[in-house]
Amino acid sequence: MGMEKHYRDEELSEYLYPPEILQKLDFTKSPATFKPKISAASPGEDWMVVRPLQRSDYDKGFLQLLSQLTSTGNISKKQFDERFTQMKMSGGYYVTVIEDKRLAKIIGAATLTVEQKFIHNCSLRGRLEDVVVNDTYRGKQLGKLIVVTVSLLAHELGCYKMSLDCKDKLIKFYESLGYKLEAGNSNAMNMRFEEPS
Ligand SMILES: CC(=O)SCCNC(=O)CCNC(=O)[C@H](O)C(C)(C)COP(=O)(O)OP(=O)(O)OC[C@H]1O[C@@H](n2cnc3c(N)ncnc32)[C@H](O)[C@@H]1OP(=O)(O)O
Repeated sequence: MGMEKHYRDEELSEYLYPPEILQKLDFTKSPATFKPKISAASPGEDWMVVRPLQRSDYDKGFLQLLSQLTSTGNISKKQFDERFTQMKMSGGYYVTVIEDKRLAKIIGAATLTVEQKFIHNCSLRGRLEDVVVNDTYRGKQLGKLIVVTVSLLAHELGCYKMSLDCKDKLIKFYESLGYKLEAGNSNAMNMRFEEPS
């Protein structure tokens, strides 16, 4: 309790990364089929927008949406702000969302993280993380839309490949978007240090 930081409007609308890059993604480059055709620049409804995460998304249900994916814990506005600032300063975090502007609510999200490598001539590798669509909006192509958006973004940023971990039942979903199980090289292994809170 106590000192709460007050943000000006331009700070609240601050993007995690420049939004212009999403407008030029070429959806014809994706193997995904959209019926009807939609893209990040034209998501099919005038009340819908695909854009980078904003500071104000704390108040637009972004964390409530993530809690449909996994446990988020009780994150305060201050914690959210600090993490947003750290992600922005460090670079390589492309948290991307779909907003229903009628309700000022975040209804879909996916994150691309870009890892810097020495191998492959100082290459970049993308990882797809934290994909989720609000349960009342599922089955309307929004999952495809947000995953294809960040996958094309990875390509646009120069990543040589993009990887993900998922449950068996989602393999078909991701295959339809261009991801492949590579024979002899598709084992996800984890070492757990503590229960995530
Ligand atoms: C890398 C990761 O983050 S993996 C974690 C993925 N996230 C989760 O599991 C969180 C809970 N689930 C969700 O949020 C959603 O179900 C998502 C994101 C997986 C899919 O979102 P939707 O908006 O429903 O997907 P969308 O409408 O684009 O469906 C695309 C296709 O995948 C299929 N599909 C979607 N979800 C599932 C599922 N859970 N199981 C099997 N098939 C599925 C759909 O039937 C559809 O097929 P079609 O094109 O032949 O009709």
